[in-house]
Amino acid sequence: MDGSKIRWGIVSTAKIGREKVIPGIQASKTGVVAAIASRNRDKAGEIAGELGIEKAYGSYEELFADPDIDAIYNPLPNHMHVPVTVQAVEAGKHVLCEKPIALSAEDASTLLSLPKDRLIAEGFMVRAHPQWIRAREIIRSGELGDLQAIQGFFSFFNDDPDNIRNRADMGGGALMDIGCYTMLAGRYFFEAEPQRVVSLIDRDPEFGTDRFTSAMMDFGSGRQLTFTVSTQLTPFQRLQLVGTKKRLEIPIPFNSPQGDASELRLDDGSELGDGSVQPEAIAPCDQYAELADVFGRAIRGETTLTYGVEDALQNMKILDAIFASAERGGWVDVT
Ligand SMILES: NC(=O)C1=CN([C@@H]2O[C@H](COP(=O)(O)OP(=O)(O)OC[C@H]3O[C@@H](n4cnc5c(N)ncnc54)[C@H](OP(=O)(O)O)[C@@H]3O)[C@@H](O)[C@H]2O)C=CC1
Ligand SMILES: O=C1OC[C@@H](O)[C@H](O)[C@H]1O
Repeated sequence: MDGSKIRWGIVSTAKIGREKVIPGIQASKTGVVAAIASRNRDKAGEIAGELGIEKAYGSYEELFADPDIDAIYNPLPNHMHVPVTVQAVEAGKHVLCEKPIALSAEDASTLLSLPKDRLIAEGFMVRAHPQWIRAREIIRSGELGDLQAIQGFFSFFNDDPDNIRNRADMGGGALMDIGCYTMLAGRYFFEAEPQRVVSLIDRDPEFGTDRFTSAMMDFGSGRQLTFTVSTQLTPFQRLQLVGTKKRLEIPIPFNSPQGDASELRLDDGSELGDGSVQPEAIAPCDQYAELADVFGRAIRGETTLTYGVEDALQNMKILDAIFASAERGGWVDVT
């Protein structure tokens, strides 16, 4: 593809699309939102009007049949990620699919057999955020010494039985919804793969979904990641990256407010509390626009996509192992 703008089609009127990703693509350098589809034509038309989108379709299939669309953004409930991504790719589109890309590694492996000339990526916007990129640069510089420990926390309170996060049949639950981010932090910042995991899960008795999940992940060479995620605790998120010399904290690691500045906190621990923390400002940015550009540039052939289907499959293998550990008890190898 030449350097012209990627024409995006949005599958559904999902909240994340309406509130974050569509504005992000519209603010990107490489893309425009050309169409939106919903199961309900009126709803598609209404959102298209509100967000200044040219075309509105009353079914996802009509969107996939539009020859003017280059790329699809898929923010459907988790159980629909793989089947609808397959449909879109078979119609000749590139697909940016929301996280987690599938319900399991087996589900995700279906994507391996699709034509390779269409790009597929999992929508982990955090890896496109300059705060994650800068944090990894600091780790690589050796300033933390040897990075040995990562601690992640991500929680919010949502007990709405109709919300997709509380629907076991749709792939809901804390691990799938937000544990995927805390797990990903280990792969990204250690730049290594976990060898084995152990976990503890508390399920909501009514929904059947995991509402409170903690895990420990062994990244080898003495490197450990521990995390806790919950859909039924006070909203909080934090990442601690602790080395032999310094600690790096990312105060809002996952939902850094769109368009705002962010901050990294470096601490040599010489004073307890926050006395020796040195803040580093990260310029205002929109992580959704950044991700749209990462994907857009790869579609245009200007860069190679770093995180594609193989990467997404590995994420699902790790989530599978975390679920398996809670069920069986004890360590489970990531294979
Ligand atoms: N990257 C990020 O920052 C975030 C990512 N996400 C991810 O995005 C995805 C969507 O989340 P969210 O925006 O909260 O979802 P919503 O519940 O708001 O939207 C899901 C949409 O899917 C469509 N849909 C199709 N079939 C069904 C069905 N059977 N039941 C319900 N909806 C259906 C509906 O659109 P229509 O009726 O128009 O067809 C609906 O609006 C999830 O995978 C989630 O993990 C969510 C929040 C943040
Ligand atoms: O991806 C996400 O990021 C923000 C969370 O609040 C949300 O539940 C999740 O889907």
